[in-house]
Amino acid sequence: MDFQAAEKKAAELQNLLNQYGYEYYVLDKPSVPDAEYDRLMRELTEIEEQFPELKTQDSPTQRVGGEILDMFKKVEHNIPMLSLGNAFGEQDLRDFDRRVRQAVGEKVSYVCELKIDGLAVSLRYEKGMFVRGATRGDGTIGEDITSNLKTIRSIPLRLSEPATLEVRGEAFMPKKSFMALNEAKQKRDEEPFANPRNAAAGSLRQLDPKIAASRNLDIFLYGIGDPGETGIESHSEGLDYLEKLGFKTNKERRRAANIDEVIKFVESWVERRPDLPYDIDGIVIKVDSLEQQEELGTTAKSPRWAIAFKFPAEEVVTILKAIELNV
Ligand SMILES: CC(C)(CNC(=O)c1ccc(Oc2ccccc2)cc1)c1ccc2c(N)nc(N)nc2n1
Repeated sequence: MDFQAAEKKAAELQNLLNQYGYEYYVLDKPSVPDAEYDRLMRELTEIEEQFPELKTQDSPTQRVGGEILDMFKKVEHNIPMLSLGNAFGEQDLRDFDRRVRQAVGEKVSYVCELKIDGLAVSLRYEKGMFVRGATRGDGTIGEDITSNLKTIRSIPLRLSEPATLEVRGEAFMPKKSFMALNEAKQKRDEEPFANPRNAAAGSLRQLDPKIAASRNLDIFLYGIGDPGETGIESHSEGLDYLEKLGFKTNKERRRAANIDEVIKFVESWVERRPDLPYDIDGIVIKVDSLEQQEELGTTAKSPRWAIAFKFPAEEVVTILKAIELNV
């Protein structure tokens, strides 16, 4: 095959594989069997071996990066990554709601989101291309873990439109992957991870991207660095915009017209929590209107328009289950 034909074929395969990857990892609705995906990936890999200049930054073959790093570079977040105040009971939620309504006066509606028990990360895209991923760090300075985040299949390497923005989300390890990883560790007489959050953090702190790639990590995005630039008016519209761009968001989110509906949603998740395929440590409640968020503003640490309801810690049964599996 001459270069012209190879260039055309490679572009076709990259688009096809990125589409199939999106359907499988983001929508969880694969449209082709794995064998077909693997065959196309092998075909693209061969062409890129023959013509290395065709290895584009967003080629699906570039997910599991090259060299082992000797350290992570420091990264300054353009927009700080703030933290959340906590609520531990119904009264805390009602106090939060009263403070909010006193400040913005009229009716307030909320968005409730699951609080995934993972690692907060920030993804930067320029003209639609994934250029950098970082840990939260102290909120202002994080660590550049781009090569490890590229191995998370649900992170798009190129967006559906050439947007330049920073998005925030939670990288995590699904419970099934956590159990399998600890079983494998036990078999190798290695120290198991205490919980999926530690396992996700430990995996993203690996200097060798091949190890991160083997850990079946996933991610849910929940925020846009500076929504102001997108003309979006509410947080829920912001999440819809993230989906339109090709990001994976958590579908268990719910709008609430008032704090009573928030409390009902929180109560429903206390018992539904064990049925989820990933750990959550609470529910995040956010004022939906961006105008009201602006009015409320943020302290140096956290927004006044959001709060995290924390569940009581689930006793650590995961290790015992893994040992049971072994027996
Ligand atoms: C709400 C926010 C704290 C993100 N927002 C920010 O980090 C943030 C950052 C600058 C902001 O405003 C500024 C802009 C420029 C300069 C200074 C502040 C506002 C919000 C947050 C934190 C953790 C979350 C979590 N674990 N799960 C879910 N589902 N949502 C979460 N949301």
